[in-house]
Order: sequence, then structure tokens, then C-alpha cells
Amino acid sequence: MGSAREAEGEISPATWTPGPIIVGAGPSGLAAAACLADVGIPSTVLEKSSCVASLWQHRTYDRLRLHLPKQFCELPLMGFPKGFPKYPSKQQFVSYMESYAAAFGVRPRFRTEVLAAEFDGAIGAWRVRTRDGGELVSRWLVVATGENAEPVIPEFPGMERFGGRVVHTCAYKCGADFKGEKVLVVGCGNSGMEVSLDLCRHGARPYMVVRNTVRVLPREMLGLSTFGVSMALLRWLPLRLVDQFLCAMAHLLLGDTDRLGLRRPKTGPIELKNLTGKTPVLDVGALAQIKSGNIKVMQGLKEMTTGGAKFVDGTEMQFDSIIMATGYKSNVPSWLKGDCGLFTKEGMAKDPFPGGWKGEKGLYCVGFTRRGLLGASHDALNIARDVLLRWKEPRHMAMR
Ligand SMILES: Cc1cc2nc3c(=O)[nH]c(=O)nc-3n(C[C@H](O)[C@H](O)[C@H](O)COP(=O)(O)OP(=O)(O)OC[C@H]3O[C@@H](n4cnc5c(N)ncnc54)[C@H](O)[C@@H]3O)c2cc1C
Ligand SMILES: NC(=O)C1=CN([C@@H]2O[C@H](COP(=O)(O)OP(=O)(O)OC[C@H]3O[C@@H](n4cnc5c(N)ncnc54)[C@H](OP(=O)(O)O)[C@@H]3O)[C@@H](O)[C@H]2O)C=CC1
Ligand SMILES: O=C(O)C(=O)Cc1c[nH]c2ccccc12
Repeated sequence: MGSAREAEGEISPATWTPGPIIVGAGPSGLAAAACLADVGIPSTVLEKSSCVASLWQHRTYDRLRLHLPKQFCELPLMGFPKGFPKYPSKQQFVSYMESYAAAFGVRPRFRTEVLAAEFDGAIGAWRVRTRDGGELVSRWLVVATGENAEPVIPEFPGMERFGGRVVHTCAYKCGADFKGEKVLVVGCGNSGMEVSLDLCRHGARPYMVVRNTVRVLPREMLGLSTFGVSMALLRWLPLRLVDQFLCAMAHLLLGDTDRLGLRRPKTGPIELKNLTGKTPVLDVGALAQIKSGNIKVMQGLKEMTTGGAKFVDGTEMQFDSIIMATGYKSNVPSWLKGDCGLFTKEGMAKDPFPGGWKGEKGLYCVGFTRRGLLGASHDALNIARDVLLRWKEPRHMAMR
């Protein structure tokens, strides 16, 4: 790895780190570092941005709140501060992340992007190369770069012709930036729904594109969180029955969403989440705006034009801006060499929750089983337990 440059003194020689190297200082990386610290194992956290929880700080919209009640979004060993509301705001979540890192003495190396990580069989350890030219070596590598590392921006015919703004939801902050505009929102997942709602609240006119089926559930049912109720019911009832119950409640509380252009999938919400990873939309008000016509639902975007877009049904409309609410992808395939049994070629965990956190040769991942913060907490605790089992073995001195 870059020996000529190394000879010229451009990069420092490999640095052996005694504990695991954790890539990413989002909630997952912090949880892993905290759980390791708790059992007395030091770790080195490498983070490409300049802060913890950079997704939350820099790549989410202002009005974002947790979707699930706070007890389902806590990281291990330290809960949310007393007095936080049931659904903490983005600012509250970020302040919790900062206190969490401080409480466990986690000090990530910021502005340190990992460009490549590879297991070196000769030394029985991982070589991790960073953009600043450094190389770190450890027996353990914990991947914590997230399922939402990069925006997905599909290519639509004519996209280059469109004269207005095209923004992905990761760069969307507030509807005030679009006041008075006619805005096309592509995608109807949680981001598409919430951004459309935010646009409405700030005097913009959103048109939301739905290309497929979508499952919308109320965030709460009779004062109880839908997520919490589902978790409780799953302890006693088979999944299919819980799904039937959720669908019946959604129909009762939200009405027939098919009539609004939001066709429901045949598969129930939990089964769909388990099979495809697709999270149901938890409604926080967008549906009421769709019903009242303030958010217009469009079926199938065909192409973009100079001044707007054409749809599959042949209609053509003018738009001032287009917001891509088309989701995210992992960046693991771009830097991790060799999946060690852990990752799909898309960089997601191969095994479904709860098993997918442990690979071969000291490779782990945290936060990749499409189970949000709850899943990440589970992974982090398991990883710390597993590393601890081998921490005291002399083999971790293999490099010396
Ligand atoms: C808008 C939005 C809202 C969400 N709301 C919820 C919710 O309410 N509840 C819930 O449970 N889940 C929610 N999620 C799911 C989300 O995945 C988690 O909230 C959480 O942020 C995942 O944490 P993470 O640490 O795995 O990933 P991230 O938060 O994405 O953190 C990964 C970190 O790795 C860094 N990184 C990436 N690549 C590299 C590299 N090559 N080198 C060094 N560093 C790198 C990034 O800069 C980032 O800081 C939401 C997701 C989104 C997009
Ligand atoms: N408050 C909260 O807690 C929030 C949580 N989140 C979470 O963040 C994660 C990411 O959510 P989100 O950003 O909504 O992404 P998702 O991947 O959930 O949704 C992407 C949407 O874009 C559509 N899409 C993708 N490609 C195309 C295309 N080529 N043409 C037309 N439509 C397309 C998808 O349609 P299709 O279904 O047909 O593929 C889908 O409707 C999720 O886990 C979500 O739950 C997001 C916002 C708020
Ligand atoms: O918002 C997300 O995407 C999450 O990961 C949290 C979440 C919302 N609904 C869920 C259903 C099952 C597992 C996690 C979630």
C-alpha cells in the first residue's frame, strides 16, 4: 500500500491500534465504542465529517423528529435525559449523541475518511487506509458507516434539461426555501411524506410521485405508538396476525389510502419490513394534507422537461423545483475489500436481524440490519461481548 510515497515521507507508517477500529461516528459507531469502553476495551473511531452523528446534524431537515418513541431509540448504557419528549427533536437527539460520546470518553478522529480496509493474512489483522495518507492496523474492524451513507439519485430521462433546482432530501432543510413554489417530490417513503408535509406548512405546493405500493400506518393508535404496540403483540401473537391487526387499525384510523393514490402492498407491514427492509410510512400529518388536496399524489414519473415533468399517464406539468426523496445506500462496497461473509454486494448485512453483526477474521458491523437505532444498540452490545471474549487472548498481540 503506497510504499513509494511512504519512502518519500508523504505518509506515516502503519500505526498499530490495540483495540478495534470503528469506522463512523454516527449513533452506531458511538454505541459500539461506548459498549467497548464499558468493558475496558479502548477503540479508535474514524469519522470522515467533523462531528458526531453527521447524518443527523448535516443531512436531515429541520423539522425531523424521531418516529419511534424514545425508549426504542436509546443507545445502550445511557438513556435520553429526563424531560425529553416522547418523540425527541433532531436537536435533542444530536445533543444526546454529544453527551453520550462525552460520557464514555469517545473522542473520534474527525475529518478522517476511510478509503480502504483489507484483512492482511500475513499479520492476521486489518489494514485501514485513510484519506490523509495514514494507515492503521488492528485485529478488529467495526463497520459503522450506516445504511444511509450516500443519497440515491436515480437518472430520469431529460434530467439534465430541467432548469429548476434538483435537491435530494439529504440537502433539504426547510420548506421556507421553496415558499410559493410548485415542487415535485419524487418518492413516498418517510422522507417524501415528511418533506411534502413540511413544504405544505411553508406555503409551497408539493406534488408527490408514487411509483409503487406504499404502506402507511398511523404513528399512534389511541395514544399508544404503533411501533410499541406491534412489539408488544409480537411477543404473544404470530406475525401474520399482528400484521392483520395493524392493517385493520390503519384502515380504521386513516381510511382507504388506495383511494388517495397510495396503493397498499398485499404483504403486511412487518412481513414486508422483514422480507425487503422497506419501512412503513408512519404518518405524522401528510395523509391529512393529501386528503385535503394540499399534497397532490402523482403516479409514475416518466421524464423531466425544461420546465417540469411528464408522467406515465401522459400529463405534463411545470415545476419550480424537484426534490429527490429516493432514499439512500450503503458505501461499504466502495472501501471494504472482501466481505468476510457479512455484506451483500450492496453493502447491507447478509443475515437478517438479529444475527448479522459478526463476520469472519475480526470483522463486525453495527447498524446494518434495517432495524434503526434499536438494531444498532443490539449489535453494539453483542460486538463488545464478542471482542471481550478474545481481548485477553495473547493473539491480539499478533503484530508485535
Ligand atoms: C431522515 C432519517 C430519519 C431517521 N429516523 C430514525 C428514527 O427515528 N429511529 C430510528 O431508529 N432510526 C431512524 N433512522 C435510521 C438511521 O439509520 C439511524 O437513525 C441512525 O442515524 C443510523 O446510525 P449509523 O451510525 O448506523 O449511521 P449514520 O448516522 O449514517 O452514521 C454513519 C457515520 O459514518 C461516517 N462515515 C461514512 N463513511 C465513512 C468513511 N468511509 N470513513 C469515515 N467515516 C465514514 C458518516 O460521516 C457518519 O457520520 C433515520 C434515518 C434517516 C435518514
Ligand atoms: N422521522 C423519521 O424517523 C424518519 C425516518 N426516515 C427513515 O430513513 C430511511 C430512508 O427513508 P427515505 O429517505 O424515505 O427512503 P426510502 O428508501 O424509504 O424511500 C425511497 C422512496 O423513493 C422511491 N424511489 C426510489 N427510486 C425511485 C425512482 N427511480 N423513481 C421513483 N421513485 C423512486 C421509492 O419507491 P419504491 O418504494 O417504489 O422503491 C420510495 O418511495 C428509512 O428507513 C426511513 O424510515 C426517513 C424520514 C423520517
Ligand atoms: O425510521 C426508520 O427507518 C427506522 O429504522 C426505525 C423504524 C421505523 N419503523 C420501523 C419498523 C421496524 C424497524 C425499525 C423501524
